[in-house]
Amino acid sequence: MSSPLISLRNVEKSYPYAGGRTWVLRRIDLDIQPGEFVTLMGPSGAGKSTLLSILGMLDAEWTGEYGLDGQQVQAMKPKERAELARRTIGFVFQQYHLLDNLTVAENLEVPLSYRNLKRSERDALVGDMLDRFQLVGKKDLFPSQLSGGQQQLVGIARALISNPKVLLADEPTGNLHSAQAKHIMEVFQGLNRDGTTIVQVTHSDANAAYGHRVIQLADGWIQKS
Ligand SMILES: Nc1ncnc2c1ncn2[C@@H]1O[C@H](COP(=O)(O)OP(=O)(O)OP(=O)(O)O)[C@@H](O)[C@H]1O
Repeated sequence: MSSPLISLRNVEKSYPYAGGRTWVLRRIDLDIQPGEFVTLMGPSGAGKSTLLSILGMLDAEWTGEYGLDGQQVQAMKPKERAELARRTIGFVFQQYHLLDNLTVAENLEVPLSYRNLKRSERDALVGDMLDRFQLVGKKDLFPSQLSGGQQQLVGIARALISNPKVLLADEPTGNLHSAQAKHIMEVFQGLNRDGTTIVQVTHSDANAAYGHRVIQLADGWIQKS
């Protein structure tokens, strides 16, 4: 078997509480292989979003070991982590997190601003994404002029424009109708078939069925199956 793309060992997170600590994640060990499509599930407050934020390096306040694409995240400085995240990870949010004052095309360009690309190269990458997600006709509209499903497609296109190895998605269909949700899950399935590793958080059994494996969290612990 190939070496895991993601490898967590004894990852823990806690907050100070009432003179002691309250634990959000306890002794998390998890390996995710390249090409997997993994679903994190569990009751509200179980720690799913926290775990996904740690994987996405949106949260740096934790202990333990996190290997990503052959690098040890806990040993890296903030700037190195940010660079690894930009190269390796795309993040999709439940609330889309698009910039309201930028058009669809401009939103897609945001992750490219960190790279030293020629204008023509940027335009080509944005154009590819608009094509791939059937957003060409919407490219000059602002997020408020799109449906929720279309906004999430822009969110996914933005997450993918830097060609990340891993797509992390936190309740990506949480704000969508079931038909839109099904479309987003079909997009994920296609991306995964084309080689993108996916980790999603969801409460939906229908969404989980698109993945290969479910990890159950409860009170910060991974439940052994
Ligand atoms: N700043 C904080 N201080 C103390 N506790 C916190 C803080 N932020 C989050 N928590 C706690 O961490 C726990 C895990 O939260 P998290 O958002 O990861 O859960 P979740 O499984 O994603 O839940 P949901 O399904 O409701 O989104 C919760 O019990 C929450 O109260």
